[in-house]
Amino acid sequence: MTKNRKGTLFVLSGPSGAGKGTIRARVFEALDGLSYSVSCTTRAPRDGERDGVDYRFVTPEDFAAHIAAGDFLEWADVHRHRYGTLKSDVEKVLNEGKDMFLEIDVQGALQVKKKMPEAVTLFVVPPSIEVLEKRLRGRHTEGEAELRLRLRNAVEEMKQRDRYDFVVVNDSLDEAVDRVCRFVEQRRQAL
Ligand SMILES: Nc1ncnc2c1ncn2[C@@H]1O[C@H](COP(=O)(O)OP(=O)(O)OP(=O)(O)O)[C@@H](O)[C@H]1O
Ligand SMILES: Nc1nc2c(ncn2[C@@H]2O[C@H](COP(=O)(O)O)[C@@H](O)[C@H]2O)c(=O)[nH]1
Repeated sequence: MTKNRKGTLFVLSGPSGAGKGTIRARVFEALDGLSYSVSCTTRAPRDGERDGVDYRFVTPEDFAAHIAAGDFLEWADVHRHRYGTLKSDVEKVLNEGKDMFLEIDVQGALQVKKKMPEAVTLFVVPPSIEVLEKRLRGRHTEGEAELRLRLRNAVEEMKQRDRYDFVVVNDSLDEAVDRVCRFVEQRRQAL
């Protein structure tokens, strides 16, 4: 539905492997009218990932050119790669009165909240670091060194959870999805 007001920006964040992508996909199945911002990244595509759908896969030079041009709403160095959200994508969707989800790391989420205090931030917490490790290993997307780095970073990222508007523990997936859906619906109805 198109509205006269601007859309709401929901920022889903949390450590790698916490379940952001899994929860986001389920929330998009359950709720209507949500758009997703496809980030730019310098990391290589994983098997099955599609350019322009999962990410915009760009060279380090192209990423640097976007930074220089001021194209990013936020960007960060995450686990030795660069990731960023294009300002133009977000502005277009919000100006159409549609609600949008970003799925980004903690540094990026805090940058967005600083620039756009009206953005709604959500933090996905794994039940424990042990469970996070098991899930990351089960995903089979990272080598050992990359996986260790992501787990080390997770410990630091978890310390920022109190800076978010909403925190959800992703133990039972169904329950986590239900809680996020209810929170998003409440925030949409409050406007
Ligand atoms: N509640 C859950 N119970 C069991 N497995 C889960 C649960 N939530 C997610 N997973 C699994 O954990 C793995 C990590 O989830 P996912 O890829 O969604 O994490 P992510 O936070 O998006 O990671 P990244 O930030 O690296 O993109 C996936 O294999 C997913 O299927
Ligand atoms: N600051 C940003 N972080 C982003 C963005 N897009 C994704 N991410 C986060 O990076 C890590 C690693 O992602 P992966 O796909 O390599 O597993 C994860 O936490 C993502 O949420 C972005 O545009 N900006």
